[in-house]
Amino acid sequence: MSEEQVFVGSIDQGTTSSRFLIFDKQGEPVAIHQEEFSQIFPHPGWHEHDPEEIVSSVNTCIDKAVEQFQSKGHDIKSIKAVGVTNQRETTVVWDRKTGKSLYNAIVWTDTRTSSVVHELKARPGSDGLMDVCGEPLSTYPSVTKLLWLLKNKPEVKEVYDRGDLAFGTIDAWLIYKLNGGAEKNVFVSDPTNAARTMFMDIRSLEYSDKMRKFFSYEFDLSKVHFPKIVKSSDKSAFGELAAGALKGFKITGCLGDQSAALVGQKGFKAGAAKNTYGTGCFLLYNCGEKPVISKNGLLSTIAYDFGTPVYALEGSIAVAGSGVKFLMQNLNFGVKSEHISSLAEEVPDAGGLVFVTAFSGLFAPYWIDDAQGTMFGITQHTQTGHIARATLEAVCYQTKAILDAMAKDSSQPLTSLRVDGGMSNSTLTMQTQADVTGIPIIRPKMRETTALGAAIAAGLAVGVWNDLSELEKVNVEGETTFERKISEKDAKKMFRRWERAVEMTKGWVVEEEEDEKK
Ligand SMILES: Nc1ncnc2c1ncn2[C@@H]1O[C@H](COP(=O)(O)OP(=O)(O)O)[C@@H](O)[C@H]1O
Ligand SMILES: O=P(O)(O)OC[C@H](O)CO
Repeated sequence: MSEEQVFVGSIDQGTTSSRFLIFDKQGEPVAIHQEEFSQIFPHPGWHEHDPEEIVSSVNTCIDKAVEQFQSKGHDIKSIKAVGVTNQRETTVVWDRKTGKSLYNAIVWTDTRTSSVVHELKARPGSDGLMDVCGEPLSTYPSVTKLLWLLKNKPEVKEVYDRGDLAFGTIDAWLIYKLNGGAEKNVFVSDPTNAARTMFMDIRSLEYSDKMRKFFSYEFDLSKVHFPKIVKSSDKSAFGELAAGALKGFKITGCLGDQSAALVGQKGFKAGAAKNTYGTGCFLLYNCGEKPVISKNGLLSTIAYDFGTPVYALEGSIAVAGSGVKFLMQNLNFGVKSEHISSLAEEVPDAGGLVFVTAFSGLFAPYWIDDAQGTMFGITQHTQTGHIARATLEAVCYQTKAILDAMAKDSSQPLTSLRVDGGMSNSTLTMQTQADVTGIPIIRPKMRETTALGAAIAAGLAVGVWNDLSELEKVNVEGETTFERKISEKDAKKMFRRWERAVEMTKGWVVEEEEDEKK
């Protein structure tokens, strides 16, 4: 008799869209539905999402994908579990009495808190934070977003005053709402997400008193309710879906999206790495069971916790696909992402143009929060193709800078890099990545690796796979490898030009602010 076919569902809540996928045991998606949702940019540097719209987009994805699944003749009873993966750092606050959000979610890319960051950096003790939580102080983690909400939104302050303020990243918010909200009050987060708030001690995987105290200079943060930190794969901690086509189905896995992609690429051995080109771009390097605190501008984070925590070094780039979207939506360069890649292919190179896409300052390994997007080398020769090409190249140069930093921190240069995410569809970008770094770039055929990672976390909890060794045959077919096609000398020249441009972006925002004071 043939083995019963089993499936795992996966919610992938990204920065620009939500998806629900249903995977078979070999890691093949058999049903998928994706919904884009509103990107709200109320002021320069501000970026928000409507938390209720995020939840409804996820619910629609689940219902539509299940419809597809059933129309292919499958029975929903063969879905054994559901996993969740999500954009990290994006911050939601809600009233735990009503279960209603109190303000839009402040997205990870948002830079409204840059002045708070400057103040915090000047406070005694700020230099010891990274050793506890693994991250440098910047606008990127959730903490300053929470402080901003408490200070600037009276409706948030009022709920805080009465002791009912709940704070969470998107995983915590989604799981809470999918479980039915205030009534069930399933309020949890996993270490890969909690690590991104700056409140978690990356060694104990618990909230750190030292961190909470440091940030409690104006508001007593012990009065705010934080989600309980639980393992990334767990049979009961994440509750179950309260409504919709999968009502009563258990959520048994949860991973921040970049950790999920590492799991989906099966980066389980120390030394394995992946780079995900989505809205931003994030390189994670598995460092094994001990954290490595970077001395070269990288983050120390949690790769996954399936019983024993595994750590990663991370290089975070704020702008990747969002640069492509910027060209389409703000500059009318095309209506589809692939048009940008085709436009870039019309020219043989960027024609001397360098675009430092510092829309959120520059993240790893530079951490320049007073930079803004800047183009260098514009001449009468510059065409739209050059701008498109320079936009794609920017993420490749930043990846090269991250790889250099990683080699210093781990004293082991990477010999190849696995890639995924929407922008990895651009063959030109992947070839440029190989050209700039000089290492083979390996792109799998099935690139929904983030969603697959969450499915793996969920499936491991309920015995769809019993251990990591059973995943060997999952998603192995049809890889493409990109090798360097230009000379090392040319690659070095291109990268030096980029580094010169980065140097020149420093201080732009501060100079503007000082100018206003005059
Ligand atoms: N062929 C392509 N060339 C360049 N960029 C692309 C291509 N296809 C998708 N993208 C970009 O990838 C991003 C979406 O990737 P995705 O992994 O879905 O991101 P997220 O999870 O952050 O929402 C978008 O910004 C889109 O513009
Ligand atoms: O939406 P992505 O895929 O760019 O990922 C967002 C990250 O989790 C932010 O840290």
